[in-house]
Amino acid sequence: MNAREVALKVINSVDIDGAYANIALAQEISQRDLTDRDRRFITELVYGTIKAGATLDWILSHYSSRPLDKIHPVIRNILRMGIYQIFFLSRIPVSAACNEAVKLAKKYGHTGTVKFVNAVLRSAGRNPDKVVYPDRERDPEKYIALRYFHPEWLVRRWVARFGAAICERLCKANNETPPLTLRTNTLKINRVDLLRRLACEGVVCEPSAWAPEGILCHEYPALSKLASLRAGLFQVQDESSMTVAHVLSPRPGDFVIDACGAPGGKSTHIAALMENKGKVLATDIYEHKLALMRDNAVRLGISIIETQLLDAVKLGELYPGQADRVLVDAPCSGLGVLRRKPDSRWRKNEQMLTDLPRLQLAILASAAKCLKPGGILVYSTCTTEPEENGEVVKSFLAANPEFILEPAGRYLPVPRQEEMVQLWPHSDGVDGFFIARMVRRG
Ligand SMILES: C[S@@+](CC[C@H](N)C(=O)[O-])C[C@H]1O[C@@H](n2cnc3c(N)ncnc32)[C@H](O)[C@@H]1O
Repeated sequence: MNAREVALKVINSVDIDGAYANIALAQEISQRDLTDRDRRFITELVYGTIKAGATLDWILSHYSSRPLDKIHPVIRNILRMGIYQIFFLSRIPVSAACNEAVKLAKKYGHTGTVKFVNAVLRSAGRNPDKVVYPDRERDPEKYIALRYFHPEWLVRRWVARFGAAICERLCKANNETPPLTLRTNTLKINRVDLLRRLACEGVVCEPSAWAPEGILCHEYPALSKLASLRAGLFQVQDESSMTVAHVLSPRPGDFVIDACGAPGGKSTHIAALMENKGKVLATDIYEHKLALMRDNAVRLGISIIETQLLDAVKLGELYPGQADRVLVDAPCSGLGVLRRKPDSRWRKNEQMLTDLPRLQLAILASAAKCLKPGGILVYSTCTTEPEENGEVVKSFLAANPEFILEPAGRYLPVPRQEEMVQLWPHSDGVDGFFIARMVRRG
């Protein structure tokens, strides 16, 4: 199977079977002995074609004589992949994109579909200017949605909130590939030594400006090939996610509850900040995710994390008044991390912003009961939407006057003025994240 066929297989499993793109891609890649070049090309094709899905269909509709929903899904995906190469991968010659799509159509279609694929893609290659987008001034939402590969409902929200220019910057940032970021496992090594070690393993990397343990990797071999990963010298984690444990500021010997803990990026960070002394109780509703956290803790040399399969809404009844610190890294719409997973933007809907705040508030209210007087409560999400962030915190504070909001920005490794911190891909260059810190009156 050549690279394009592998990519098509992954795209089909996402589009037709509802698989998650990152998981389906990792499975296909791990089964094959691929060169780094092929691995990168497959990733680019899969992520690009999925991310640009609605725009590719818009473009296709200018060239296809048949309505897209009447085309067999596999053939439609061959066309989408071809259009993606012709319009968005300028280094690929149009002839190569067409010829390779035709070869795939021969394998997965019949004579009629081969002719159809050939005609559509050659016409698109010959006459790319035929595509007309909505007018930017008259219909900015539709224009941004199509130009920047975002669902229209989300663009409507952001345009209403920030105006078209900022919305455009945000959508653009969501399409950029973020660098791989690592958190130094300070229980085993310091950042300077890890940077040296990674360089010896062929990683082009630099320190992060956001977190003292953070490392940005710009070029790197397959992670599984790195001895430093197996030795537990680092954890993969985004920079903004790394700031959360600093805002929680746990101390060695503390009892910390991480209410929505799996797969453990923050729990393991908290344990490292505690120098592996004290106890971190990490709860989650998925056992398989907790198992991942336990494996990770072993790899990182952490012994103070205890996991418990639990609906965090019940935490308050089980551990009332016992914890020094509580983190609620709540389940959320994930609208701050769209740049991480190409298919995620197409899996979201506006209803989530009505449903999730109820669960978020219920978890926050229950987990907060676990705190000792004087204890610290941190609420975080990887979303950008006020309903899931500031409004949840405000509702919680209104119903729980024994909690006081503290300026979370002051506790960031690089302090900021904000009371409640909102990080953004377009202005901060990191995943979108929200962090609020509260203290229970002593
Ligand atoms: C944002 S993720 C947490 C990420 C984690 N803190 C980390 O840093 O790796 C939210 C987690 O909440 C879990 N979750 C969802 N509903 C829950 C509930 N009612 N009780 C406990 N955990 C829940 C999900 O399974 C998911 O693992």
